[in-house]
Amino acid sequence: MKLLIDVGNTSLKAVLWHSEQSQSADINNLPWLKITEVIYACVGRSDLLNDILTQAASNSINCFEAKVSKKLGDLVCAYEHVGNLGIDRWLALIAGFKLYPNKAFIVVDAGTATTIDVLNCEGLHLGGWILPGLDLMTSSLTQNTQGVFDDGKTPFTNELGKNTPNGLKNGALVATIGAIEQAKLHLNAQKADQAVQIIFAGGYGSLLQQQFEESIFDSLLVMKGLNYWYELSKTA
Ligand SMILES: Nc1ncnc2c1ncn2[C@@H]1O[C@H](COP(=O)(O)OP(=O)(O)O)[C@@H](O)[C@H]1O
Ligand SMILES: CC(C)(COP(=O)(O)O)[C@@H](O)C(=O)NCCC(=O)O
Ligand SMILES: [K+]
Repeated sequence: MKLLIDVGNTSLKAVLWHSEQSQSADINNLPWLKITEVIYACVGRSDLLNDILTQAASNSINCFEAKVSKKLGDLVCAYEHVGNLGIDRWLALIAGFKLYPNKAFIVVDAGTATTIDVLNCEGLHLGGWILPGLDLMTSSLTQNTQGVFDDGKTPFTNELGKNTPNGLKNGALVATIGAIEQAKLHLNAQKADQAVQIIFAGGYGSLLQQQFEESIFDSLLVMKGLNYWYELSKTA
């Protein structure tokens, strides 16, 4: 089985992958005798990742770090400087392309940051946006103003706010919803008759998914991307 690792700015996620199935991995007790390779993606420095890679090396297990390339199969990256695109964004696009071949879609990965990426039905990444994640949006306001406060219990909803925590939380949510609506315009301009598939991932992906009918949430999207990236890179 493979050990797949996704290191974000908030947390490290790890799963064991075997015969197209994933199983959660206890990073404090990894079954090294059963692991054949480690495939990982990392958007920041991580001591925990370094520790796992050291354990892999002492067990003579090969480790592969996923990287963004200009092309992968029919998928084409929008960035001129491809190394600047977050690898988590590229992996989410790879997974979406495999899940919905020949279909236009938008990927929203809502974690520390919220990233929105647009892919057309030919596999061309049209580009995307980086927004502060929902927690970063609210904390930047509570930390940089006198009067804006959170009460730690107000949920994110799309209602108009009638008190401060409501205004704060809902403002962050609707700003994010508005950005996704803007992304849809970039695909509708290309193909007016086709509904756009939206795929959500990340810690706040499930919450955001509930705001968009017929969209999907896939908690394993980046992991699936890691797996496909590895399969495709081997044959490239
Ligand atoms: N059920 C949840 N599980 C994990 N994170 C959640 C959940 N609900 C909200 N979050 C928020 O999602 C963010 C973490 O998401 P994640 O995708 O793991 O981030 P990253 O990839 O940046 O490490 C944090 O801001 C956390 O507060
Ligand atoms: C935007 C991100 C910080 C998102 O990371 P995350 O929220 O998953 O921790 C990451 O994709 C990144 O570091 N990107 C580099 C800049 C870019 O994609 O253009
Ligand atoms: K993200």
